[in-house]
Amino acid sequence: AHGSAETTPGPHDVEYLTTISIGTPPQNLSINIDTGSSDLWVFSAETTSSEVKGQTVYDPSLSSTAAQLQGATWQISYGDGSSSGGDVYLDRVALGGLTVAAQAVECARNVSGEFTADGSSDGLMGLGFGVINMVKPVRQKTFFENLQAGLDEAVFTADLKHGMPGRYNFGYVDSSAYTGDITYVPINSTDGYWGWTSPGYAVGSGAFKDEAIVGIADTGTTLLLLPSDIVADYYRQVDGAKYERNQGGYVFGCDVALPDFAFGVGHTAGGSPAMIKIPGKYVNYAPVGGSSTKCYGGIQSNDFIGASIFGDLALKAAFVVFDGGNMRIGWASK
Ligand SMILES: CN(C)c1ccc(C(=O)NN)cc1
Repeated sequence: AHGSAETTPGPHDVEYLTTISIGTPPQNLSINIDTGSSDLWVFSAETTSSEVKGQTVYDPSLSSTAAQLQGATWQISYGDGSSSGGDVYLDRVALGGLTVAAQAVECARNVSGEFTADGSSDGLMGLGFGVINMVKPVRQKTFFENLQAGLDEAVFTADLKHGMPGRYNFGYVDSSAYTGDITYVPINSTDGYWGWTSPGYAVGSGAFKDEAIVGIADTGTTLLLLPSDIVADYYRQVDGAKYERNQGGYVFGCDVALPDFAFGVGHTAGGSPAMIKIPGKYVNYAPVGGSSTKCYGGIQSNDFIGASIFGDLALKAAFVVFDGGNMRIGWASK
């Protein structure tokens, strides 16, 4: 089996939303597919009403195929400090033409303010590894893990785009969606993420710099978070760019010229790595609050999280293969 679903960017490509349907008859929700976590949770009929502002909720009592997972609860918190928690139902979940008959659907009783404020997202679908699923007492499998054995190929691919809809495919690699070759590197899923190491980077037309970047591929993070020395190196090439603590990162004039940023993938024996190039204009993330002339950079420091995060800014410059069968990740230009 294989499937394909369109995914649509929010403002400034802050997140990408994909429609899934849950239950019988189907209830359609718009969810954030997130390779940096492993829980499928949704706003639900049980969510504290003051914490629901515009989201569509899943109501298991209206689904003839829903069954509560007795005694199961969940509580999750994300890198940005947001959180949610609740109880668990098993129900049929369909995405891109594929169906899992008994998917753990984690129904929120509570969500933090960041989720309440995000009116366009009705929940998250984690496509990380089940080892970090937060359901207790028994962890639950992700949608991809439940599908995997039945897929033609044990892969899913992310083809995110700047300011326009892209696609998540399951079970196959669409050879018309990228240019050149896909370069595959091993992943380390010990911490439950799609962890991999880039051999280095280049700023604009500058030389490649050999500096291992240990990170995760995370569709649920908006930006590209890298070691602070690399980030400083990039913004040294941006006129007037500076680190502003009260903005929480590097900012610059919204009309400034921005160099491309390229990161390496793989290491041909002694040869140079394949490069994924992020166009400079993608690095202009958005005007900072209250300004129309000061803009916030899409490349920022990973200082407090220990690993780098190849978020949407990096992913939308590439066609990415999340290969669960061979425990590897593939990157191609497009
Ligand atoms: C508050 N929201 C919408 C979030 C969505 C996703 C994440 C995340 O770290 N995903 N890997 C954090 C927060």
